[in-house]
Amino acid sequence: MGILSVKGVNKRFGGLKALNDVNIDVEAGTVHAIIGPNGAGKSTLLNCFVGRLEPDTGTVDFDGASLLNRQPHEINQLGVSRVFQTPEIFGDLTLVENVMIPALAKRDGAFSINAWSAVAAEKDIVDRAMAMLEDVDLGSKADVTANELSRGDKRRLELAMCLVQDPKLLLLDEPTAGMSRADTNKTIDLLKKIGERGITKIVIEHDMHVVFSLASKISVMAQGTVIAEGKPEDIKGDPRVQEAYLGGAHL
Ligand SMILES: Nc1ncnc2c1ncn2[C@@H]1O[C@H](COP(=O)(O)OP(=O)(O)OP(=O)(O)O)[C@@H](O)[C@H]1O
Repeated sequence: MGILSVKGVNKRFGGLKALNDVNIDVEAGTVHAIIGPNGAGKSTLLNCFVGRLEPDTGTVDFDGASLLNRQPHEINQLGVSRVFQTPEIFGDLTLVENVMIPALAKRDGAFSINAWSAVAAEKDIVDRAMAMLEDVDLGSKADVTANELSRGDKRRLELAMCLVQDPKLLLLDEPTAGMSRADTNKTIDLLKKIGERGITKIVIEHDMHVVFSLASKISVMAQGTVIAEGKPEDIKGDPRVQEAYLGGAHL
């Protein structure tokens, strides 16, 4: 069994079956991509991993613990971090302050903004935040406010905010959406680099260049269910995938 095991997950929205008996096993230390056409259920599934949605039936187990019926911050404390499609950063704060917040939240369980002045002087947290910014190539901008960053840099900042929590599982929801090709390639290199730390990653992505550059296993979803699963080379040639995913176009 993998580090993340999804079994028999169903989720309805009124009359719509958004997830229909989804089963996925994610091996520890791998990059597992979930792909599929718009409306396939990918984001709904991811939301079931982070406490934003509860499946109607089924189980989601991570590293020996169920992720169901838990608050998002509890799931975060279990070692699951998520990078959103739209970066959730604090625009008026500097980059180093942005990265300190999740570091403190992880350490203290919660973070009170009133405590900011007291903790701002905590050297170990500042050092850790700086090291993470260096890792994502933003070290030189540590004192810039986050609002001033380009879209690609904002996403890298959010990645640093996840990495500082030392996650065991990183969920990446379209990590390169809206990026230029150059920024996309930079992000691929960065994700490969952090892969060397053994963090398990689940990537939802429409850009096949990103998927095939990073993933060791791919689950293909369509209409709420997994229609194919395998190594990138197997998925590439699978006619069911080509039909469902791109209406017959070649991957
Ligand atoms: N909160 C909701 N209420 C009602 N319907 C929803 C809700 N969230 C998602 N859906 C529907 O569930 C289905 C699956 O949506 P979901 O966003 O999970 O697909 P997706 O594969 O992530 O698509 P995309 O690639 O466009 O992000 C869609 O038909 C969507 O309209």
